[in-house]
Amino acid sequence: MSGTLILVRHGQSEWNLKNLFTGWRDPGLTEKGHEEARNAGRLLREKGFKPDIAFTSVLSRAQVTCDHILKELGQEGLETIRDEALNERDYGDLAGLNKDDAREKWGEEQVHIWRRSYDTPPPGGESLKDTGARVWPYYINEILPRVLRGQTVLVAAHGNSLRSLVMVLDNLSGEEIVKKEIATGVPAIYRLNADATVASSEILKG
Ligand SMILES: O=C(O)[C@@H](CO)OP(=O)(O)O
Repeated sequence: MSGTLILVRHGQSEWNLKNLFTGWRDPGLTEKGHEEARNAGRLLREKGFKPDIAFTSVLSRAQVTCDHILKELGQEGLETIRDEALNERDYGDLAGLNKDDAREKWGEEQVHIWRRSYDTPPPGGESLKDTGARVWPYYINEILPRVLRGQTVLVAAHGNSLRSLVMVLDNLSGEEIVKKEIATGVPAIYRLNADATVASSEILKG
């Protein structure tokens, strides 16, 4: 067995609360979101995790989540790499629109396809497949080598950038990924084998 990958979606954002498509827009966390992020850090601390490095996106909700986690772990100032490759899926023309208004305008089914399908992009935005086409190479080149060297690597990112990663790690089909939801502030722990396959995975709840 090699190292450990810790994946965490940011805590609830202002736009999650307002039910707005967010994508690459940059709202902050709500008070609940800050608390979810701190709680993720506490759960990791209770289980004795001690990351060697952290990765996050260039969006503040993921960065602040990462900061809260590191603070709870007593690891403020840990080397943290921020990269656009880990950003949320670009929601294109939907960004800033209310999700219920979108369902009224385009229908429940169409909006669900845009939000959860593998390869249908929202207008002017990225499909999950497009998102994976930047997340996966970044994972392979920057994150995985560290895990294979035995490090514990924290990744604080977004619902869909993490869905695209988990799709490959969990070997999910294009149909299975439609049902996959990633909760805010809930760490997922992946222990990898030396050949980069998943030895075990667990969700930390509490
Ligand atoms: O708005 C977004 O960017 C994402 C994540 O909050 O929403 P969805 O659940 O539609 O993927």
